[in-house]
Amino acid sequence: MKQTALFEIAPVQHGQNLLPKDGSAYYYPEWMSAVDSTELMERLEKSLQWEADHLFMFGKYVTTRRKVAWVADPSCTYTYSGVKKEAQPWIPELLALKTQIEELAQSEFNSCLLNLYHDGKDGMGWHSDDEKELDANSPIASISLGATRKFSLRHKTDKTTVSLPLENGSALVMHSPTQQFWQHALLKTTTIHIPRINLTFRKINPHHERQEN
Ligand SMILES: O=C(O)CCC(=O)C(=O)O
Ligand SMILES: [Fe+2]
Repeated sequence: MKQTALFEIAPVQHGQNLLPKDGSAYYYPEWMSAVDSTELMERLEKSLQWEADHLFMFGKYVTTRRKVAWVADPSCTYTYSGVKKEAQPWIPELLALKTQIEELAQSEFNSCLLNLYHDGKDGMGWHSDDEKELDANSPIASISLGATRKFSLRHKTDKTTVSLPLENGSALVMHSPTQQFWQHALLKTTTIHIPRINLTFRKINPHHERQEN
């Protein structure tokens, strides 16, 4: 482990593309060591402010059991399912991770959305990460900590579905134009009783003019 690095990252990155067409998603199991993943998860749970997400669904606001934290450069604003999010400042652990995931994804990020799933009863329905504030050419890099959960990608038109378990310490990099053609979901399950934190590093266009309606 380099002295400057907070977390030990696997030196050789053997990514495997999961998608047959219209984008690419590379999975890197054991991207972080299990010890580092566990320690990072504990630190993130303690250091960040977690709140319920409020989604606008079927004409009304729904409060999620899943908790979210959004961390970003001060120039970023982000609207997620119709709700404007206030960013928290970067903490050293996340900045260190950002540098490392930027190297893996070969791209720069200015924000990170974190989701805390308490157990299998928390999940995330089908969606694409295609909010208008996001740079559509930028990859989205996802890191998973804690419980292994099933993640699925489904093609928007022919409904081809690819599923895989996202393991503790793994990274998944979805490259453009994946969000345009595929949706993804973290389906609920009754068999998992331990928590998971997922981090998605994203690039927001800082000077995006939001259209109010
Ligand atoms: O928890 C996951 O693996 C997926 C999270 C996700 O899709 C999102 O934050 O947009
Ligand atoms: Fe997503």
